[in-house]
Amino acid sequence: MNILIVGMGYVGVTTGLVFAELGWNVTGLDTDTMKIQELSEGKLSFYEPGLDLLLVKHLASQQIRFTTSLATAIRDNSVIFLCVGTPSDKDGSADLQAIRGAAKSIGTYMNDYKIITVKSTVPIETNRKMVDWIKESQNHPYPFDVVSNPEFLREGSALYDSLNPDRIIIGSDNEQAANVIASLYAKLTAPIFKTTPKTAEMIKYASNAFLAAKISYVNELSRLCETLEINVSDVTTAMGMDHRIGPHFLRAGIGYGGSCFPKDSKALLFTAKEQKIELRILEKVIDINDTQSTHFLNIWEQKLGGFNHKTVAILGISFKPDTDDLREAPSISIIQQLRTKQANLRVHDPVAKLPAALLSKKVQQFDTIEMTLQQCDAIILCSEWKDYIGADWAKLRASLNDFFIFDGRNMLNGKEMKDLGYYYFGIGNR
Ligand SMILES: NC(=O)C1=CN([C@@H]2O[C@H](COP(=O)(O)OP(=O)(O)OC[C@H]3O[C@@H](n4cnc5c(N)ncnc54)[C@H](O)[C@@H]3O)[C@@H](O)[C@H]2O)C=CC1
Ligand SMILES: O=C(O)[C@H]1O[C@H](OP(=O)(O)OP(=O)(O)OC[C@H]2O[C@@H](n3ccc(=O)[nH]c3=O)[C@H](O)[C@@H]2O)[C@H](O)[C@@H](O)[C@@H]1O
Repeated sequence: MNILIVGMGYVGVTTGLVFAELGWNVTGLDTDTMKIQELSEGKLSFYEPGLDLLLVKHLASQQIRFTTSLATAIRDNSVIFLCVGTPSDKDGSADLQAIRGAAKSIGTYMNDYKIITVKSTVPIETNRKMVDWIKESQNHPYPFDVVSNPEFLREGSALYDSLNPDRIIIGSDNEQAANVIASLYAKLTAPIFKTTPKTAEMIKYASNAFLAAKISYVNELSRLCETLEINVSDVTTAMGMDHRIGPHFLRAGIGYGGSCFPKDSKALLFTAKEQKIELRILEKVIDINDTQSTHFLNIWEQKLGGFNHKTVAILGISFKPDTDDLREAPSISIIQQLRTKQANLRVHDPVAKLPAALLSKKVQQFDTIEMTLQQCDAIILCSEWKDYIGADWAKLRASLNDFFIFDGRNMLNGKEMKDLGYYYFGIGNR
């Protein structure tokens, strides 16, 4: 089967390469000519472990190719996956410009029956609206089906997640179209859950919002633990031993970031408001996340005796380890808050780069941890890269001016750090 993937971001490239690995003939399309040129040369425009090798492998096997040529790509492929971005609009709703644009192009250029599969995260009823958008741009009423197939991969482990999904959701009103999409995944062992398009859309939002809720729940609890001098990690570790609760997504920290939890929770809330239904838990989930880094920054400010004119190292700026993605990263909000407090910032990340607009004489990024820590009064850890967990903290101490470590991800062993002579403070009395 010939598969076209529209949108060569984190999801599109991963999906394309996984389908190539499963033996399908894949074309990747994007409107960004630079991205397409780089992909054709075997270069990724973002960091994601394992994808670089798979890209080189499947360029060589000719199982995948890349293009900007819409008309030809649409005509040559019978199954089209949409993996374009659906970012937050100003009012919190999902911006569907890219989805609409792609629908219009498909309608314009299609020449026979197509299955259009929406992998992007889209609000409830978008799959139904897609049908209208495609029909509106058709010159001839070629038949087609729209199928919802939301994606659940995580950045940093995108390849593993796509090859080992917990479940595959297929939302379609046409059983035959659903079966075609299911057949593409036949080599994977995951259960396939077939449902209607709008239920599939809801499953995606409900899953992300639930995971965000787990995090905000433990983050709010971490504030109480901090005050009561109870170690939140001990609490959540023991909570997680209960099978009904489970150990995942219970790590307290400076808040969830990324391109999805923040935007998807807001988009679901927007949908609820449109329906005049209150989602009070979700409102609080967002509110707790928006205030979590400030809550702990204020506590750390007191421990340090103020950030004013202090030199602070920020370690790990990506929203989580093993990605270069800075979208909604808590580190960015922390950097902005510390700048208004007149701190000088020295920043490090193993792969992510601060945007030029954030760099200045007072905010500088360095290539090594050693250089970053020179003459710093405090260190704030924002994402739990292995480089920091495994660092030689005994040696690094020599570079510092003062020895405060504020661990925003509870990634280091507090007792060991104290034994090394650091003043160690985590989240929730760690
Ligand atoms: N990043 C993630 O971990 C996950 C993302 N998702 C969802 O998947 C969708 C895509 O997310 P990402 O891959 O992170 O986005 P991204 O922003 O990394 O990539 C989107 C790509 O689409 C391209 N594009 C935009 N309009 C286009 C058009 N009309 N034709 C062709 N290409 C076009 C852009 O140039 C860009 O390369 C979003 O809806 C997101 O919510 C779902 C699960 C995981
Ligand atoms: O829709 C999406 O885009 C994706 O969003 C998340 O994946 P992702 O954002 O890549 O990464 P996660 O591992 O979920 O982490 C998100 C944020 O939550 C934070 N987090 C995670 C777990 C935890 O226990 N505590 C915590 O603070 C992370 O540090 C990170 O900032 C979901 O886990 C994926 O299933 C989903 O497909």
